[in-house]
Amino acid sequence: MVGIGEVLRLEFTGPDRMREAAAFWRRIAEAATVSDAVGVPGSGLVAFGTFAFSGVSGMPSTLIVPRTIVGRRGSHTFVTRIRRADEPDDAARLVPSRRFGDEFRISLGAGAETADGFVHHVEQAVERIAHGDLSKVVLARELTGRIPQGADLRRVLTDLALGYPDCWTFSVDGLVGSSPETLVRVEDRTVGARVLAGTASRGTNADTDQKAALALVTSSKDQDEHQFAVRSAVETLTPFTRHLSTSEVPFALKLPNLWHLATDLEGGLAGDASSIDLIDAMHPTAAVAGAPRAEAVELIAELEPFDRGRYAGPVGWVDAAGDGEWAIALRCAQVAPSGTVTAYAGCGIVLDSDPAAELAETRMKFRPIVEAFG
Ligand SMILES: C=C(O[C@@H]1C=C(C(=O)O)C=C[C@H]1O)C(=O)O
Repeated sequence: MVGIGEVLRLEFTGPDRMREAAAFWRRIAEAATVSDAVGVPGSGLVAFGTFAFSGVSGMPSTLIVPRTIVGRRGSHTFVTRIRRADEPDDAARLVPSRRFGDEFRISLGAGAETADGFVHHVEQAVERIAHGDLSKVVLARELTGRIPQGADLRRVLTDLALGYPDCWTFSVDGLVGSSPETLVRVEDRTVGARVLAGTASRGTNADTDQKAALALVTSSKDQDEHQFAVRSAVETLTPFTRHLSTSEVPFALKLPNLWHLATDLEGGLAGDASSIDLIDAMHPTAAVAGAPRAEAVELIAELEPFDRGRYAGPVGWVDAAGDGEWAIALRCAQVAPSGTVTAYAGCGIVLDSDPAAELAETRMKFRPIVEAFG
Protein backbone atom coordinates (compact mmCIF):
# COMPACT_ATOMS: atom_id res chain seq x y z
CA MET A 1 0.00 0.00 0.00
CA VAL A 2 1.20 3.46 -0.82
CA GLY A 3 -0.26 6.51 0.91
CA ILE A 4 -0.08 9.87 -0.81
CA GLY A 5 -0.79 13.17 0.95
CA GLU A 6 -2.30 13.57 4.40
CA VAL A 7 -5.87 14.10 5.52
CA LEU A 8 -5.14 13.63 9.18
CA ARG A 9 -2.07 13.29 11.38
CA LEU A 10 -2.49 12.29 15.00
CA GLU A 11 0.43 12.34 17.43
CA PHE A 12 0.72 10.53 20.74
CA THR A 13 3.42 10.48 23.41
CA GLY A 14 3.93 8.91 26.82
CA PRO A 15 3.26 5.50 28.32
CA ASP A 16 -0.39 5.47 27.13
CA ARG A 17 0.44 6.35 23.51
CA MET A 18 -1.02 3.14 22.06
CA ARG A 19 -4.09 3.08 24.29
CA GLU A 20 -4.86 6.69 23.32
CA ALA A 21 -4.31 5.91 19.64
CA ALA A 22 -6.65 2.89 19.86
CA ALA A 23 -9.41 4.97 21.47
CA PHE A 24 -8.97 7.90 19.08
CA TRP A 25 -8.98 5.65 16.03
CA ARG A 26 -12.14 3.88 17.20
CA ARG A 27 -13.94 7.25 17.39
CA ILE A 28 -12.73 8.30 13.96
CA ALA A 29 -13.74 5.00 12.39
CA GLU A 30 -17.20 5.19 13.98
CA ALA A 31 -17.72 8.73 12.66
CA ALA A 32 -16.45 7.97 9.14
CA THR A 33 -18.64 7.22 6.15
CA VAL A 34 -16.83 4.49 4.24
CA SER A 35 -17.83 3.21 0.86
CA ASP A 36 -15.63 0.25 -0.01
CA ALA A 37 -16.56 -1.81 -3.04
CA VAL A 38 -13.26 -3.72 -2.93
CA GLY A 39 -13.53 -5.28 0.54
CA VAL A 40 -10.03 -6.72 0.91
CA PRO A 41 -7.66 -6.14 3.84
CA GLY A 42 -6.25 -2.64 3.35
CA SER A 43 -9.12 -1.23 1.27
CA GLY A 44 -11.41 1.42 2.75
CA LEU A 45 -10.34 3.85 5.46
CA VAL A 46 -6.78 3.17 6.60
CA ALA A 47 -4.20 4.91 8.80
CA PHE A 48 -0.48 4.20 8.68
CA GLY A 49 1.25 4.28 12.05
CA THR A 50 4.56 4.16 13.84
CA PHE A 51 5.00 4.06 17.61
CA ALA A 52 7.99 4.90 19.79
CA PHE A 53 9.64 2.00 21.62
CA SER A 54 9.62 3.73 24.99
CA GLY A 55 6.91 5.59 26.90
CA VAL A 56 9.49 8.27 27.74
CA SER A 57 10.86 8.68 24.19
CA GLY A 58 11.21 12.20 22.82
CA MET A 59 9.98 10.89 19.46
CA PRO A 60 6.22 11.17 18.90
CA SER A 61 4.15 8.18 17.81
CA THR A 62 1.84 8.90 14.92
CA LEU A 63 -1.18 7.71 12.93
CA ILE A 64 -1.44 9.24 9.46
CA VAL A 65 -4.50 9.01 7.21
CA PRO A 66 -3.37 9.57 3.61
CA ARG A 67 -5.44 11.48 1.06
CA THR A 68 -5.00 8.75 -1.52
CA ILE A 69 -4.03 5.11 -1.09
CA VAL A 70 -2.93 2.92 -3.95
CA GLY A 71 -3.03 -0.71 -2.92
CA ARG A 72 -2.56 -4.19 -4.23
CA ARG A 73 -3.70 -7.38 -2.58
CA GLY A 74 -3.41 -10.60 -4.53
CA SER A 75 -5.13 -9.92 -7.83
CA HIS A 76 -6.93 -6.79 -6.57
CA THR A 77 -5.49 -3.39 -7.32
CA PHE A 78 -7.36 -0.47 -5.80
CA VAL A 79 -7.34 3.26 -5.18
CA THR A 80 -8.90 4.75 -2.04
CA ARG A 81 -9.68 8.45 -1.79
CA ILE A 82 -10.17 9.99 1.63
CA ARG A 83 -11.38 13.49 2.54
CA ARG A 84 -12.67 15.34 5.53
CA ALA A 85 -16.46 15.80 5.63
CA ASP A 86 -16.07 19.59 5.31
CA GLU A 87 -13.94 19.35 2.18
CA PRO A 88 -15.39 19.32 -1.35
CA ASP A 89 -15.65 15.94 -3.06
CA ASP A 90 -12.98 16.02 -5.76
CA ALA A 91 -13.46 12.51 -7.05
CA ALA A 92 -11.73 13.41 -10.29
CA ARG A 93 -8.54 14.28 -8.44
CA LEU A 94 -5.52 12.73 -10.06
CA VAL A 95 -2.30 11.83 -8.39
CA PRO A 96 0.57 13.21 -10.44
CA SER A 97 3.39 10.72 -10.76
CA ARG A 98 6.86 11.90 -9.88
CA ARG A 99 10.06 10.57 -11.41
CA PHE A 100 12.58 9.11 -9.01
CA GLY A 101 15.08 11.70 -7.73
CA ASP A 102 18.83 11.47 -8.37
CA GLU A 103 20.73 8.46 -7.13
CA PHE A 104 22.57 8.99 -3.88
CA ARG A 105 24.87 6.91 -1.68
CA ILE A 106 25.79 7.66 1.87
CA SER A 107 27.77 5.81 4.48
CA LEU A 108 26.66 5.39 8.06
CA GLY A 109 29.13 5.83 10.94
CA ALA A 110 29.14 5.29 14.70
CA GLY A 111 26.45 7.12 16.65
CA ALA A 112 26.27 7.75 20.39
CA GLU A 113 27.04 4.07 21.06
CA THR A 114 30.43 3.13 19.57
CA ALA A 115 31.39 -0.50 18.90
CA ASP A 116 33.58 -0.48 22.05
CA GLY A 117 30.80 1.10 24.07
CA PHE A 118 28.40 -1.60 22.89
CA VAL A 119 30.80 -4.42 23.85
CA HIS A 120 31.23 -2.84 27.28
CA HIS A 121 27.47 -2.56 27.76
CA VAL A 122 26.95 -6.20 26.73
CA GLU A 123 29.55 -7.20 29.37
CA GLN A 124 27.66 -5.19 31.97
CA ALA A 125 24.36 -6.77 30.90
CA VAL A 126 25.84 -10.29 31.24
CA GLU A 127 27.01 -9.38 34.77
CA ARG A 128 23.50 -8.26 35.70
CA ILE A 129 22.06 -11.48 34.31
CA ALA A 130 24.65 -13.54 36.24
CA HIS A 131 23.67 -11.58 39.33
CA GLY A 132 20.08 -12.76 38.82
CA ASP A 133 18.54 -9.32 38.12
CA LEU A 134 16.93 -10.58 34.91
CA SER A 135 17.30 -13.40 32.37
CA LYS A 136 17.50 -11.55 29.03
CA VAL A 137 17.94 -8.00 27.78
CA VAL A 138 18.03 -6.74 24.19
CA LEU A 139 20.75 -4.14 23.67
CA ALA A 140 21.10 -2.07 20.52
CA ARG A 141 23.45 0.45 18.98
CA GLU A 142 22.95 3.07 16.26
CA LEU A 143 24.75 4.35 13.16
CA THR A 144 24.23 7.81 11.73
CA GLY A 145 24.68 9.65 8.46
CA ARG A 146 23.07 12.38 6.40
CA ILE A 147 21.24 12.19 3.07
CA PRO A 148 21.58 15.01 0.53
CA GLN A 149 18.81 17.59 0.43
CA GLY A 150 15.84 16.43 -1.60
CA ALA A 151 17.04 12.79 -1.64
CA ASP A 152 14.24 10.49 -2.80
CA LEU A 153 13.63 7.83 -0.15
CA ARG A 154 11.70 5.72 -2.65
CA ARG A 155 15.10 4.59 -3.93
CA VAL A 156 15.95 3.16 -0.51
CA LEU A 157 12.50 1.65 -0.18
CA THR A 158 12.70 -0.05 -3.58
CA ASP A 159 16.08 -1.57 -2.71
CA LEU A 160 14.69 -2.96 0.53
CA ALA A 161 11.48 -4.30 -1.02
CA LEU A 162 13.36 -6.05 -3.84
CA GLY A 163 16.20 -7.27 -1.62
CA TYR A 164 14.03 -8.62 1.21
CA PRO A 165 10.85 -10.04 -0.39
CA ASP A 166 10.07 -12.18 2.68
CA CYS A 167 10.12 -9.18 5.01
CA TRP A 168 7.67 -6.38 5.75
CA THR A 169 9.10 -3.31 4.04
CA PHE A 170 7.83 0.01 5.37
CA SER A 171 8.26 3.76 5.21
CA VAL A 172 6.11 5.76 7.62
CA ASP A 173 6.91 9.32 8.67
CA GLY A 174 10.62 8.94 7.89
CA LEU A 175 10.99 5.47 9.44
CA VAL A 176 12.25 3.20 6.67
CA GLY A 177 13.09 -0.47 6.93
CA SER A 178 12.46 -4.10 6.13
CA SER A 179 11.49 -6.19 9.13
CA PRO A 180 11.36 -9.99 9.29
CA GLU A 181 9.09 -9.97 12.36
CA THR A 182 5.40 -9.19 12.84
CA LEU A 183 4.12 -8.03 16.16
CA VAL A 184 0.53 -8.88 15.23
CA ARG A 185 -1.79 -9.11 12.25
CA VAL A 186 -5.60 -9.06 12.47
CA GLU A 187 -7.71 -9.97 9.48
CA ASP A 188 -11.40 -10.78 9.70
CA ARG A 189 -11.21 -11.66 13.40
CA THR A 190 -8.20 -13.90 12.81
CA VAL A 191 -5.03 -12.97 14.62
CA GLY A 192 -1.56 -13.98 13.47
CA ALA A 193 2.04 -13.25 14.41
CA ARG A 194 5.57 -14.35 13.58
CA VAL A 195 7.88 -14.59 16.55
CA LEU A 196 11.65 -14.52 16.01
CA ALA A 197 14.47 -15.11 18.46
CA GLY A 198 17.77 -16.78 17.72
CA THR A 199 20.08 -15.67 14.94
CA ALA A 200 22.94 -17.16 12.92
CA SER A 201 25.00 -15.79 10.03
CA ARG A 202 24.51 -17.28 6.57
CA GLY A 203 27.24 -19.65 5.42
CA THR A 204 29.58 -18.69 2.61
CA ASN A 205 28.64 -21.73 0.48
CA ALA A 206 25.70 -24.16 0.31
CA ASP A 207 27.36 -26.62 2.68
CA THR A 208 28.34 -24.16 5.43
CA ASP A 209 24.98 -22.43 5.00
CA GLN A 210 23.06 -25.65 5.70
CA LYS A 211 25.33 -26.34 8.67
CA ALA A 212 24.66 -22.83 10.04
CA ALA A 213 20.89 -23.41 9.83
CA LEU A 214 21.19 -26.84 11.44
CA ALA A 215 23.38 -25.48 14.25
CA LEU A 216 20.79 -22.78 14.91
CA VAL A 217 17.87 -25.21 15.01
CA THR A 218 19.74 -27.57 17.36
CA SER A 219 21.33 -24.92 19.61
CA SER A 220 19.86 -25.16 23.10
CA LYS A 221 20.75 -21.52 23.86
CA ASP A 222 18.77 -20.33 20.83
CA GLN A 223 15.93 -22.81 21.40
CA ASP A 224 15.57 -21.70 25.03
CA GLU A 225 15.56 -18.06 24.06
CA HIS A 226 13.09 -18.80 21.30
CA GLN A 227 10.69 -20.83 23.44
CA PHE A 228 10.68 -18.05 25.96
CA ALA A 229 9.68 -15.51 23.30
CA VAL A 230 6.94 -17.81 21.95
CA ARG A 231 5.53 -18.50 25.42
CA SER A 232 5.36 -14.83 26.25
CA ALA A 233 3.57 -14.05 22.94
CA VAL A 234 1.08 -16.86 23.58
CA GLU A 235 0.43 -15.71 27.15
CA THR A 236 -0.18 -12.14 26.03
CA LEU A 237 -2.52 -13.10 23.19
CA THR A 238 -4.49 -15.81 25.03
CA PRO A 239 -6.91 -13.42 26.86
CA PHE A 240 -7.86 -11.92 23.47
CA THR A 241 -8.40 -15.19 21.60
CA ARG A 242 -10.80 -18.14 21.46
CA HIS A 243 -8.12 -20.53 20.27
CA LEU A 244 -4.48 -20.01 19.46
CA SER A 245 -2.06 -22.39 17.82
CA THR A 246 1.64 -22.22 16.98
CA SER A 247 3.69 -23.95 14.32
CA GLU A 248 4.79 -27.19 15.96
CA VAL A 249 8.53 -26.70 15.97
CA PRO A 250 10.43 -23.50 15.24
CA PHE A 251 11.68 -23.23 11.67
CA ALA A 252 14.80 -21.61 10.28
CA LEU A 253 13.78 -18.46 8.40
CA LYS A 254 16.26 -17.72 5.64
CA LEU A 255 17.00 -14.05 4.94
CA PRO A 256 19.66 -12.74 2.56
CA ASN A 257 21.86 -11.64 5.48
CA LEU A 258 21.09 -14.23 8.19
CA TRP A 259 19.08 -17.12 9.61
CA HIS A 260 16.46 -16.63 12.30
CA LEU A 261 14.60 -19.14 14.42
CA ALA A 262 10.90 -18.46 13.78
CA THR A 263 7.47 -19.57 15.00
CA ASP A 264 4.13 -18.56 13.47
CA LEU A 265 1.06 -18.08 15.67
CA GLU A 266 -2.56 -18.07 14.56
CA GLY A 267 -5.86 -17.81 16.41
CA GLY A 268 -9.40 -16.48 16.46
CA LEU A 269 -10.12 -13.16 18.18
CA ALA A 270 -12.62 -13.40 21.03
CA GLY A 271 -13.71 -9.86 21.91
CA ASP A 272 -13.74 -6.61 20.00
CA ALA A 273 -10.04 -5.74 20.42
CA SER A 274 -8.53 -3.86 17.51
CA SER A 275 -5.05 -4.47 16.16
CA ILE A 276 -3.92 -1.34 18.07
CA ASP A 277 -5.26 -2.81 21.34
CA LEU A 278 -3.24 -5.95 20.61
CA ILE A 279 0.03 -4.13 19.89
CA ASP A 280 -0.52 -2.21 23.12
CA ALA A 281 -0.75 -5.51 25.00
CA MET A 282 2.18 -7.16 23.23
CA HIS A 283 4.74 -4.36 23.04
CA PRO A 284 7.58 -4.62 24.00
CA THR A 285 8.08 -8.35 23.45
CA ALA A 286 11.01 -10.37 24.77
CA ALA A 287 12.48 -10.13 21.24
CA VAL A 288 13.13 -6.40 21.57
CA ALA A 289 13.18 -5.74 25.32
CA GLY A 290 14.00 -8.95 27.22
CA ALA A 291 12.65 -10.72 30.27
CA PRO A 292 11.23 -9.99 32.71
CA ARG A 293 9.88 -7.08 30.73
CA ALA A 294 9.99 -4.31 33.38
CA GLU A 295 13.55 -5.12 34.48
CA ALA A 296 14.70 -5.34 30.86
CA VAL A 297 13.15 -1.99 29.90
CA GLU A 298 14.84 -0.40 32.91
CA LEU A 299 18.25 -1.85 32.04
CA ILE A 300 17.93 -0.69 28.42
CA ALA A 301 17.24 2.86 29.64
CA GLU A 302 20.28 2.62 31.93
CA LEU A 303 22.79 1.14 29.47
CA GLU A 304 21.85 2.46 26.01
CA PRO A 305 23.17 6.02 25.58
CA PHE A 306 20.51 7.02 23.03
CA ASP A 307 16.74 7.27 22.56
CA ARG A 308 15.49 4.31 20.45
CA GLY A 309 12.82 6.51 18.91
CA ARG A 310 10.55 4.22 16.89
CA TYR A 311 13.16 1.45 16.49
CA ALA A 312 11.72 -1.81 17.90
CA GLY A 313 8.27 -0.23 18.18
CA PRO A 314 5.18 -1.25 16.18
CA VAL A 315 4.95 0.02 12.57
CA GLY A 316 2.06 -0.76 10.23
CA TRP A 317 -1.51 0.07 9.36
CA VAL A 318 -5.03 -0.16 10.77
CA ASP A 319 -8.38 -0.04 8.97
CA ALA A 320 -11.83 1.17 10.06
CA ALA A 321 -12.73 -2.25 11.51
CA GLY A 322 -9.55 -2.21 13.62
CA ASP A 323 -7.93 -4.91 11.46
CA GLY A 324 -4.36 -4.28 10.47
CA GLU A 325 -0.84 -5.51 10.15
CA TRP A 326 1.92 -4.37 12.52
CA ALA A 327 5.57 -5.31 12.16
CA ILE A 328 8.24 -4.72 14.77
CA ALA A 329 10.39 -1.88 13.40
CA LEU A 330 13.70 -3.72 12.98
CA ARG A 331 16.40 -3.42 10.29
CA CYS A 332 15.36 0.22 9.93
CA ALA A 333 16.46 3.84 10.06
CA GLN A 334 14.72 7.07 10.99
CA VAL A 335 15.27 9.90 8.52
CA ALA A 336 14.73 13.31 10.16
CA PRO A 337 13.42 16.30 8.16
CA SER A 338 16.97 17.75 8.46
CA GLY A 339 18.33 14.75 6.50
CA THR A 340 19.95 13.02 9.46
CA VAL A 341 19.68 9.23 9.22
CA THR A 342 19.82 7.05 12.33
CA ALA A 343 19.89 3.27 11.84
CA TYR A 344 19.49 0.77 14.68
CA ALA A 345 20.30 -2.87 15.38
CA GLY A 346 20.37 -4.93 18.52
CA CYS A 347 20.47 -8.45 19.91
CA GLY A 348 19.22 -10.49 22.79
CA ILE A 349 21.78 -10.83 25.59
CA VAL A 350 21.57 -13.90 27.83
CA LEU A 351 23.89 -15.44 30.43
CA ASP A 352 26.24 -17.12 27.92
CA SER A 353 26.34 -14.27 25.37
CA ASP A 354 29.77 -13.44 23.95
CA PRO A 355 30.12 -9.63 23.55
CA ALA A 356 32.26 -9.87 20.39
CA ALA A 357 29.74 -12.25 18.76
CA GLU A 358 26.88 -9.91 19.66
CA LEU A 359 28.74 -6.99 18.05
CA ALA A 360 29.18 -9.11 14.90
CA GLU A 361 25.46 -9.91 14.97
CA THR A 362 24.54 -6.21 15.01
CA ARG A 363 26.76 -5.77 11.92
CA MET A 364 24.77 -8.46 10.08
CA LYS A 365 21.51 -6.85 11.15
CA PHE A 366 22.67 -3.44 9.90
CA ARG A 367 23.42 -4.84 6.47
CA PRO A 368 20.00 -4.34 4.81
CA ILE A 369 19.83 -0.70 5.77
CA VAL A 370 23.52 0.11 5.25
CA GLU A 371 23.33 -1.37 1.74
CA ALA A 372 20.02 0.31 0.87
CA PHE A 373 21.49 3.73 1.72
CA GLY A 374 24.99 2.94 0.46
C1 LIG B 1 16.63 -6.66 18.03
C2 LIG B 1 16.72 -7.07 16.77
O1 LIG B 1 16.31 -8.32 16.35
C3 LIG B 1 15.64 -9.21 17.21
C4 LIG B 1 16.58 -10.05 17.98
C5 LIG B 1 16.94 -11.33 17.56
C6 LIG B 1 17.97 -12.14 18.31
O2 LIG B 1 18.51 -11.64 19.31
O3 LIG B 1 18.29 -13.27 17.90
C7 LIG B 1 16.34 -11.88 16.42
C8 LIG B 1 15.36 -11.22 15.76
C9 LIG B 1 14.72 -10.05 16.35
O4 LIG B 1 13.68 -10.48 17.18
C10 LIG B 1 17.24 -6.16 15.69
O5 LIG B 1 17.22 -6.56 14.53
O6 LIG B 1 17.64 -5.03 16.00
